[in-house]
Amino acid sequence: LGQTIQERGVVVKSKKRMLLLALKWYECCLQYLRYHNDRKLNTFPRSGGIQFFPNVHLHQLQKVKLLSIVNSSLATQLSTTFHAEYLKVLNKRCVEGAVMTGLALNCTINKRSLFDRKHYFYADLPAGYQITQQRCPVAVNGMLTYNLCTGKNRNQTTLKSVRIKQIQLEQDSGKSLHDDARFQTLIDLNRAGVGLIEIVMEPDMTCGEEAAAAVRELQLILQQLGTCRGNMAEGQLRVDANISVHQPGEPYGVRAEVKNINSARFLARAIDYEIQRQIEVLENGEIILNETRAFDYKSGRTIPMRDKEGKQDYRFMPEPNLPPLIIYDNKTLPSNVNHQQVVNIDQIREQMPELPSVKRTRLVEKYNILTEHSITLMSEDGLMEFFETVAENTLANPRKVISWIINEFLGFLKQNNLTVRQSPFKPLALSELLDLLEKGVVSSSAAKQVFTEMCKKEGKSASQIVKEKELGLLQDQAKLEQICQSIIENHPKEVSEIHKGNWKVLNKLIGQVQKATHRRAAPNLVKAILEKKLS
Ligand SMILES: Nc1ncnc2c1ncn2[C@@H]1O[C@H](COP(=O)(O)OP(=O)(O)OP(=O)(O)O)[C@@H](O)[C@H]1O
Repeated sequence: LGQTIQERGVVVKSKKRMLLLALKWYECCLQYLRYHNDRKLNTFPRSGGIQFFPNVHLHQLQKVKLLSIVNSSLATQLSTTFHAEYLKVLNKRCVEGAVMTGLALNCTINKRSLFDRKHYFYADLPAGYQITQQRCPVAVNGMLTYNLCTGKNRNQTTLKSVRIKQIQLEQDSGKSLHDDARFQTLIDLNRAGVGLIEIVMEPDMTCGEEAAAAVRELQLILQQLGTCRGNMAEGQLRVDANISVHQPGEPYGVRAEVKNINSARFLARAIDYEIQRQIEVLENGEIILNETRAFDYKSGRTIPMRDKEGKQDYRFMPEPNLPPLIIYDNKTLPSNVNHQQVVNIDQIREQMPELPSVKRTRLVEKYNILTEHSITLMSEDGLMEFFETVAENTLANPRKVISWIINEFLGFLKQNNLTVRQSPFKPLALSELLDLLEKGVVSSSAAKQVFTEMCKKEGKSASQIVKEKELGLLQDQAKLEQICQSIIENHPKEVSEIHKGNWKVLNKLIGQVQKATHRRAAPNLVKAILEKKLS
């Protein structure tokens, strides 16, 4: 059986782990046999491209003698681990994480919640069942508020909200890795059995962009709380989107569910595609199936996975190894319990970090910046701290700092595919550069050249670069008079236009002076000299 597991591509880290997995698979097969015995099936099915033990028939599986592959001391170790794995013990950290998430999402925390077993057979679920909270979840009736950027340049923000129906604690399953080239599926069981929080929202959103904005906000909140690292590409945060369409004033239509979307951008695309698809189906006089679909990011389409019409029987039952979960607050905490072993809602509330929305309001008030800029600052890990360090250490106005961060710094990171934390460009270096600009030591275009030089990882300061590359502001009156004079002599057409009263052309001459001085000339001085000479 161990060999079968390896052949099936399960990721195995050690012999002991492999044997443990063998036990899990064995358990899983037995579950399957029990479940399908009455259906008189004698081979394992093919489903969704996954082959469950192809060519292995039931009678062969029943012959597997587990102990023959285990020596006696390993068998003892294994049975201990096996019991630890199978006799579930609730992880206090998971409960604290769920309560903290519930509080951050304005939920009511249920002081008593229950665990259930949900049974289904699938390759990434070795136990054959998942522990979840079907009947009475840990938190209910919350609200997530998020900003939706609208307008042509996405520079207007609208505050929106979506109701949270419930937050439940579950066990994660394994991860299926589909290898299309070899027509096989690999299963990584490393995360199977690990605690997971499922957040169920009410159907309050009307387009892909809203859902993406809500998920981005949720991601920030979870990261801030430390309840999830939130990396969607790595599957740490996954989204199932339920989509339906209906005529105004009519009840909601039949929903299709797009499973396991792993980026906010794909979420928006999947939902908008699905809305369009469902409208077309209905306009053609057909009906929407209650089905599970997958998003194919290459084609930008959703494709059917399986239909949910015949509602699957999950054979829910109360989880026998986990008694009801009792959570306390300061008022209900009995004096005779060990405080280390219980979860206290009030204690968790006190430990909550500043939430993203509070942080944004603080940024807007403290630095007098625009709301949409505060959203940008919070959208990248470490960017807000970067901004605050620059702003606290420069003479430049915070709005100018923001403009440099958005236009220059983020542009540099994007070009080099770097995150804020990986950036070789440190905040104090930008503060120094902005000071030089503020004090009039460099022009704004020269400052951009200095910035480009500083990004080349040479570790040189702004003033060193200004000195070495002679990028300082040219303020020498005599020298500038000379340059302006030669520009006037070389542009007779423009000069005659100005003499006719078209002073707009002056900008062209100013541009020529800047070109001749490699954009170092003090702009006010150049303008004054030219105006004097031409009037
Ligand atoms: N008519 C509808 N149109 C769009 N969304 C809907 C509609 N009805 C329910 N929903 C949404 O569908 C989701 C149902 O999620 P839930 O996990 O409770 O059920 P499920 O998808 O059947 O369960 P699972 O996929 O975990 O087996 C909720 O987010 C709810 O807001």
